[in-house]
Amino acid sequence: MEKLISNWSNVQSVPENYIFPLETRPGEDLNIPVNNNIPIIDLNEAQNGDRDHTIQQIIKAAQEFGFFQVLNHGISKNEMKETMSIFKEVFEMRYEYKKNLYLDDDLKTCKIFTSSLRYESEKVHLWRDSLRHPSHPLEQWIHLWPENPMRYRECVGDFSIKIKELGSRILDLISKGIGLKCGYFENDLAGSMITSINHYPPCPEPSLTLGLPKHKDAYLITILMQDDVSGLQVLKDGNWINVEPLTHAFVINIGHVLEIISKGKLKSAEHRAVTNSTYSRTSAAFFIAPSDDCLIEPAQDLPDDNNQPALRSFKYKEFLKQFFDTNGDTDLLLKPFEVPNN
Ligand SMILES: O=C(O)CCC(=O)C(=O)O
Ligand SMILES: [Fe+2]
Repeated sequence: MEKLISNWSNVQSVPENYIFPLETRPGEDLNIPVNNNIPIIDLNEAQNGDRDHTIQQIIKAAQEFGFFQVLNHGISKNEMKETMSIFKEVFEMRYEYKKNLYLDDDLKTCKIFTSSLRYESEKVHLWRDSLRHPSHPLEQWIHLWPENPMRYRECVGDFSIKIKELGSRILDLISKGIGLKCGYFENDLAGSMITSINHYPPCPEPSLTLGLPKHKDAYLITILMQDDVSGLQVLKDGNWINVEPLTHAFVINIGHVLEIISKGKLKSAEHRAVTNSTYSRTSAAFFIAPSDDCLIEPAQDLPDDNNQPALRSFKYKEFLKQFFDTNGDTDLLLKPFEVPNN
């Protein structure tokens, strides 16, 4: 419990084991110009206007950035505000409430932890605390969620249903856009959702450490709700660009599994979270993912791309294990699934 950064008081400097090597730390240049911001897409148009135009915008954004923000997505400002405030409360809770969720047990499906799930073996710790739990199918998991804050289950439960629906709508637009049949991502392929709430307390030396290091998400798509503090950065053509918080928007990004299924047509971009010395920041990531036993393969209906390795089909849980074993290393990750070309 004392490892949770949100429990520390009066932190004057970053401890040695939180300092990233020079080549991966953010450095002094934290305020990157935002003139190359990620696309913002109005989903109202898909509902009431030109659906094909929205599809084109999404595919272009997913190819160029791997990231976009959506507005008019059907989830109200109030619901977003209330859910975000409950997420923030989790990390402000009294010791005895947090303690129930803090267990040194990898198998616990709902847990508060600090840094990554590999705290003991990681070289450098991350400046973040996290609460993580599955959230779809809801009835399978909700009884394991936190009982405090009091409204957590009710509010986050309702919100999760809406987020999952939004995810299905976006996946539908994507499947149409890349030439897959309608409903391609229904059922097992989008059979689970993990909620991961990140809390980054103020950091006395933000240039030395990271909330989350450079990574791709190991899922289909991520729907991310940010508070009003910036910190998310996306790697684009070798430069980090800020994803500025936009009121009432969700950030959507393409996960590694969707990159594989789309035969590289859609790009899963690397991203990271930086910290700052003034404000704490909270973000909630909803990862839409296949069920554990679901078979993943590059979509047979799509034309081959010669720059992509040919892959055999594999179970999603094999992919996840490989993802964690290789630390998401892009070069090593797909090796066991490659089909030798002869
Ligand atoms: O905090 C953020 O904005 C990024 C979160 C993220 O990338 C993740 O949880 O995978
Ligand atoms: Fe991520």
